[in-house]
Amino acid sequence: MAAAAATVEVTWDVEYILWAPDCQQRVMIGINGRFPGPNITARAGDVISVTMNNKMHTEGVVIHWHGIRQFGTPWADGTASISQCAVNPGETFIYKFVADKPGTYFYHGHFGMQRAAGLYGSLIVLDSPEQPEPFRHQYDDGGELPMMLLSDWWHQNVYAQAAGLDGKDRHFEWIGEPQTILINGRGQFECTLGPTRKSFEKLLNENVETCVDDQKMCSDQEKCLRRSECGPYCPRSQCAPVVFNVEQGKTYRLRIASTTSLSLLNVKIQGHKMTVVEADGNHVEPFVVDDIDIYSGESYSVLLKADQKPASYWISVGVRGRHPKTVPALAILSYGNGNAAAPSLQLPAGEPPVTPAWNDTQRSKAFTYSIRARKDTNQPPPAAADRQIFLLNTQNLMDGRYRWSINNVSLTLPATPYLGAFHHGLQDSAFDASGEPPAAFPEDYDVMRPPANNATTASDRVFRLRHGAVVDVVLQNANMLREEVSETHPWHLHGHDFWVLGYGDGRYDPAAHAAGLNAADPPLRNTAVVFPHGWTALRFVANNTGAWAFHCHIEPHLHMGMGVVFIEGEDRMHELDVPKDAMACGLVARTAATPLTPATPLPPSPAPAP
Ligand SMILES: O=C1O[C@H]([C@@H](O)CO)C(O)=C1O
Repeated sequence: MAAAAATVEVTWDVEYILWAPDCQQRVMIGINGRFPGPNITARAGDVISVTMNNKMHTEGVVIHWHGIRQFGTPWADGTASISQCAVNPGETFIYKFVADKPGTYFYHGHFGMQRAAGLYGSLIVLDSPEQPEPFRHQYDDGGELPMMLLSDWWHQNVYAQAAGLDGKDRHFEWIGEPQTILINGRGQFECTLGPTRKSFEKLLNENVETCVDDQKMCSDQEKCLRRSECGPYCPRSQCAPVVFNVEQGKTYRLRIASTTSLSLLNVKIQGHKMTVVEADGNHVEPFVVDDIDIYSGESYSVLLKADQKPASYWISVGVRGRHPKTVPALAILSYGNGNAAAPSLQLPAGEPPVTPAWNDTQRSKAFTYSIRARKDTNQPPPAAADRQIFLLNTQNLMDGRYRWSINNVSLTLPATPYLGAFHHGLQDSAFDASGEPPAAFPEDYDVMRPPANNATTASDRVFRLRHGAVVDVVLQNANMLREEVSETHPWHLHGHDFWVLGYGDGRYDPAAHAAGLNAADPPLRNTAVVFPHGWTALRFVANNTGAWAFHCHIEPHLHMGMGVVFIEGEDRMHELDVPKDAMACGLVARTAATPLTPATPLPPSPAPAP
């Protein structure tokens, strides 16, 4: 019998906190006094209601529920200037939405660079009788390990980072590589490897009882401070290594998600293989790997069989895709001796496994290309698209500032959120509605060379999609300003999953590549990577009325304009029940506005697709 949907209700205070995620104390954005924010667990179909109090004194805030599609509640997507107004200091906003699909998700700030300041946490949606997960019988009862949420951390605060990125000419400062990779918000800055192996062991054993479970925080901060070794401040509970406890012979489900600002990561568990079964809340045809690549914005579930001899094993999380200057993060997989009853945890024997070379792009491609929709639950895409949009990704200069551009247009966001503008019929004055951004780039653009014309423009124009339209997007990567460099970019779409129809090297050529795209079993995802100097082809159905961001999930790149906005079903916007609080800024606040009645009727919608 179907279980009745429940409401998962929480109240959060978002505030500045002093925290030592890698044993060095800094200011972060925390929730209810801690970092990372509290885990949310709901069942598919449940309503999640988060009462968010902005207790920060000097900045607004919004929270995005990454991977939740927000059908009917686009105002709860948590994107400042797109789906809502930033919530002012001292104010409260209630996010209320349906956990629409089982899977592995997370939440994070989506205003300025607040994600990089630590505003994130995990969101797990369990399966339900209506939406069962086909791989559920493949792991043991009680075999859900705590989720592994990966992130990266800089000692420079985000305000300095943002100011550096915005700097003109010589004042531009790139954020550089992170100081520490964090696992569930914990890392050990320069404290983990080689001669400091001892300090890792110490951190592990002195904290294992109070701090292994990330729900239980060490309350004895003073004690921690006195015993500091790794830096000026060392509340050890906050940077204790993470331990995953298993029992020999059992099979587990490990959820892994990445909310990094920048880093592309690889997870490898000493002596164990993993079977990939879920990606971004969608079923994947199971495949076995020694290690797993994960880009910012992505999530996976893997099955892990504890089939080795009882001992401790290293988990390494290393940087891929960019020349690493950050030591790999380490955690421990422990067979039964990591519980409170055991006196201490042994460090695993031998050295941590080495993750694949950062520049072995062929290996990354092989991993990504092998992800296919699960055969027995596959929902293939509609056969043809109504619209094609080509998005060329380039690094440019604009008035002496570094920017990222899409078809030579760098995204800037308006003061009035797009959703509010359309809901109230103010779109013609709230942003540049005189046209759409370009949907293609010149025939002769050479993606292997730095841009011939590196001057770009900024714009807040949007793509306006008819409700139900089938949309193809080809992400085209290109060379950066520097010769012979092109970086990997993970693109995330709000409000949807898309089918990943294919990838390729060089420039996408419809005549040569369209026929070879995968229409049979492309994976559904909400984030897809575009490899250096390559392309990625996606398809989605614009069946979700709202205003949706589509952007590079690398935080500084979005800050530098690397994204576009899709407006869907503008003729239906007036039907939405948008809370007043969501739009109390910009033109909506200043105009005695009435909800939109469609001025120019749009053509009828085609039959809905999945
Ligand atoms: O946007 C970026 O800027 C730097 C570099 O190109 C300029 O320092 C980098 O690696 C980026 O991804």
